[in-house]
Amino acid sequence: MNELLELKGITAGYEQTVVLRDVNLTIREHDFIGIIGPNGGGKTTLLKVILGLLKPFSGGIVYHVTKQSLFGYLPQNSRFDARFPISVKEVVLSGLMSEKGIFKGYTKADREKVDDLLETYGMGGFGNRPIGELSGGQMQRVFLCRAIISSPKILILDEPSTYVDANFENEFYSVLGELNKTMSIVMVSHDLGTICSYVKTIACVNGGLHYHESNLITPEQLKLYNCPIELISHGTVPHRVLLKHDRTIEN
Ligand SMILES: Nc1ncnc2c1ncn2[C@@H]1O[C@H](COP(=O)(O)OP(=O)(O)OP(=O)(O)O)[C@@H](O)[C@H]1O
Repeated sequence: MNELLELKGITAGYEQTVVLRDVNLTIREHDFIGIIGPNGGGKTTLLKVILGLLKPFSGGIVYHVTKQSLFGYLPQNSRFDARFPISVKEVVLSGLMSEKGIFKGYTKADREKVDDLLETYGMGGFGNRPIGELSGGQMQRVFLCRAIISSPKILILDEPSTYVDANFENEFYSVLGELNKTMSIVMVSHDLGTICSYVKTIACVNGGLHYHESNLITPEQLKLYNCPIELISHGTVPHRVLLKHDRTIEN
């Protein structure tokens, strides 16, 4: 598969604190990479480096494709205050902003694309509603529309299980399966059940990064990376999650 970008020997963190050390990762077309690891292990930091929001202390990113429309991003906590005066349609359109710049207007085709996306994701009747009036699950559908409207080559999701409501969960992951036919997906999750069911490969981030070419990862392997897990139950389905534990890097 064609390579889209490569992280090479990345060491990154904040001020004097090293969070990631000597991380290598290649993202290819059609990848679906699950990022797992303990709290504070550096998953979000890794996403920031991939997105170009955090400059590494050392190492570099090699882009094998143009950076235009490279990323769609669904952050962990994208909620709006109910008083925020912006409509659902405007939120989705804003996903085209980096492509167009602030000063170029949106075209009729852009607006039609918004309508199509909202329709596809069950939000057809909500286009003119203020975003703040939606439920958490509805908001996330809208943010997903915003993340994919530019047809990015890589869709990045930070902990979707924290905001996808139960009604939307199965549908959400089948939507991701469909999207994965045309874009690569990088998804952070604490939920190993979700990871093993939907992703193709796994990167365990705990200061360093261990990459697995499959979605099967044994508890023994996780322990080797200092990532202990526990079996918990949400509703009636028991599943494994990562325990809180110390990071492996000493600063
Ligand atoms: N802006 C920041 N300034 C300083 N330190 C930060 C900043 N953001 C994160 N950190 C620290 O960097 C470390 C890694 O944080 P990061 O958010 O990448 O971890 P994570 O694996 O995503 O954690 P979680 O699973 O809890 O979301 C943590 O110790 C955190 O406190």
